[in-house]
Amino acid sequence: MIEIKNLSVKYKSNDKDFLALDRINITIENGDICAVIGPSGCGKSTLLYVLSGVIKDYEGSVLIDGNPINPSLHRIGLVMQNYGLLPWKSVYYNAIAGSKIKDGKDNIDRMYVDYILKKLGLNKFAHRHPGELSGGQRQRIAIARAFILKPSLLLMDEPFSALDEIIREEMQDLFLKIWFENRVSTLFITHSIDEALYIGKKIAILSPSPGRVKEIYVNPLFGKKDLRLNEDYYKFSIELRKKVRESWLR
Ligand SMILES: Nc1ncnc2c1ncn2[C@@H]1O[C@H](COP(=O)(O)OP(=O)(O)OP(=O)(O)O)[C@@H](O)[C@H]1O
Repeated sequence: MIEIKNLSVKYKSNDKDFLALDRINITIENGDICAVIGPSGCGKSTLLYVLSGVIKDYEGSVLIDGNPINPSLHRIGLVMQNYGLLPWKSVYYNAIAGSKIKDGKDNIDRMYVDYILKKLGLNKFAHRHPGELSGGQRQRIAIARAFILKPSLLLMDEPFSALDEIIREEMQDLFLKIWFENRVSTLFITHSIDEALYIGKKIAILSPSPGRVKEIYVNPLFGKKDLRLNEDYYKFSIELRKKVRESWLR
């Protein structure tokens, strides 16, 4: 279980403290997926920096199964907006990079690597370099790398935002397919209400800066098949839009 308890983060700016996050409380049960949605500047990236260990100076606590989060001990998978790939390395190397650092070259589960690459349709490109692939294919490498790490926490920062609509929908479906096989505890940031509703089991709605949790919306549609063809998806999308609008205006 991931527990974010009373998390506050301040930045120092011109010798003054700037409160970026204010007493954030979010719990992610094992095998849950939580979307975080909030207006620009509300502190979403700051939250991700704390969870990934970049920011260490904060108030409150962040626990993984009861222990303070520690990126050198815990396995944390990251899928960033720009994918964070090594352009001079092959697709295969990029996909195993996280696991190689964590476990050492000889301890990589090669069968699992092959399985994930195949599942994501990357096996035929394994020897190419990222620059020789499309945006959607690069995105798949970043997702492959995160799953191959077998993380206890998966963090994603607007993972599908750089893709055009049809590829984005394909990627969201592919991601969910693999996610349901692994059910890794996941927190992801999105600007898209529809994406939050499509992928998130819980949706944490943040206020404008300083970011506070306005509501944790439990998605009644999570895990339903063929959601985009389901009328309820549009009904709940309107409901969630209203909630988000209220939270952002207040
Ligand atoms: N290093 C810093 N020093 C001072 N203030 C900072 C620093 N980094 C971020 N901030 C401020 O903290 C607040 C939160 O920033 P953050 O990048 O976490 O927001 P965000 O919700 O991810 O924004 P966006 O959606 O636009 O990417 C913003 O007001 C930002 O200006």
